[in-house]
Amino acid sequence: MSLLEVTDLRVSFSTPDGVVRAVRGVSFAVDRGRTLGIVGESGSGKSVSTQTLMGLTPGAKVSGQALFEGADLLTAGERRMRQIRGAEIAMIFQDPLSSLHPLYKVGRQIEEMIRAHEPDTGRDAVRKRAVEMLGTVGIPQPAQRAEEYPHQFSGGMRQRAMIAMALALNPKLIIADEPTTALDATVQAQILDLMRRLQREFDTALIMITHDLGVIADMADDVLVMYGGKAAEKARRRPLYYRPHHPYTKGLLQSTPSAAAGADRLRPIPGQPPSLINIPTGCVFHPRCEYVMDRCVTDEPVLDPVTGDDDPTHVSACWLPLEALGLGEDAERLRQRAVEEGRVRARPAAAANGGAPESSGAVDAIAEPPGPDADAGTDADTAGRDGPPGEDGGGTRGDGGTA
Ligand SMILES: Nc1ncnc2c1ncn2[C@@H]1O[C@H](COP(=O)(O)OP(=O)(O)OP(=O)(O)O)[C@@H](O)[C@H]1O
Repeated sequence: MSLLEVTDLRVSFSTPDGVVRAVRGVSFAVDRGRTLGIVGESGSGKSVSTQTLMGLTPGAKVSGQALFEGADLLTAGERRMRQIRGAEIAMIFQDPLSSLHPLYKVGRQIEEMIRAHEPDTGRDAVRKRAVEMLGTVGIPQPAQRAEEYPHQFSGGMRQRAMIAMALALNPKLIIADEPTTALDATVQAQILDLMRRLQREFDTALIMITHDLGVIADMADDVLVMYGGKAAEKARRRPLYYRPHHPYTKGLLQSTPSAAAGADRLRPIPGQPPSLINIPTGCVFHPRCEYVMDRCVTDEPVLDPVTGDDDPTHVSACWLPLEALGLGEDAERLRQRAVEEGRVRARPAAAANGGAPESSGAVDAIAEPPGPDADAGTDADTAGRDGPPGEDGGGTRGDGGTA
């Protein structure tokens, strides 16, 4: 059993504007010593997924299961969660200033953290460990710097201090939420190096949340691509970067300067992420997808294993042929053929309906606003599937995936 196994996690918030369905049935697992990258644009549900595991989304409606060493985090009491937070699962955030108290010396904050979980450890031993941790994360003259306040640290140093705090209790899992986004490129690379080194040294499992595929290109073992509160694609790192299936993954790669593929011609994904109150029907990505076919507008694809990849974990939620992998010409031909068929086939019915997506480029698709009828009753979670709901490859593709 994996260290953490999350199954069918759903999280929603009631707001004056309606119900925000931030996470809509996401499953993932992390093993000891491994790194899971969770990637997606802003608002795709990455942070809410992990914050919910830590009991940090008060007021949210939550369902699913999140087994950490076999016990469900989602039903654990506040007392147990307090033990888990920091000691067993630690978090590192984008902005260390939101986690470091401005009025306490950095060393003392690490000491407090240790003391809260190990009240029997002596004062001197705790202090020594805090200073050691600052040294381990590359803070020069750690004994001296431990006596300074967070504002006396540079951004990179503060992030190092956060990492020291996260590692102080030798947690089994670290969740790092955009830990390097606020840093300049050189410092970002140093911090990522540090995290990689420490993870190996401490054999910690790591969940790395980022909007930038470049950030996890060198460190993720597995990658979960999220879009609109759901998993679009999951795979080991190499297949995901070199043989992506989902057009959203492909789009992320082509818009990421430092990612492995598509570095020669950067192409941002047109359009905006969807509203999580009025969610588009069918595939949630269809309004922005350059390959949108008629069924994408009505039927929601579930995660299916792709074809012809040696990664058995590689799954994608897209109606394009499951063998259309990667950015090469052959795959592109397969996709184009499927799109041609997928659009042509529906034309007579569409015409009878008073007109439907005749022209089919991404621009047309983007211009189509998610209709209000896309909400609750027709939630893609439940509507129009060929197979049973649930995300892990449970569904069947009615037509062999060529529509
Ligand atoms: N407490 C809340 N109440 C209402 N909506 C919320 C709340 N917290 C998050 N959301 C919404 O849930 C959706 C998912 O947010 P989340 O922070 O998980 O996205 P993300 O992928 O991590 O992006 P970002 O990097 O911008 O944080 C967003 O639409 C966000 O506005």
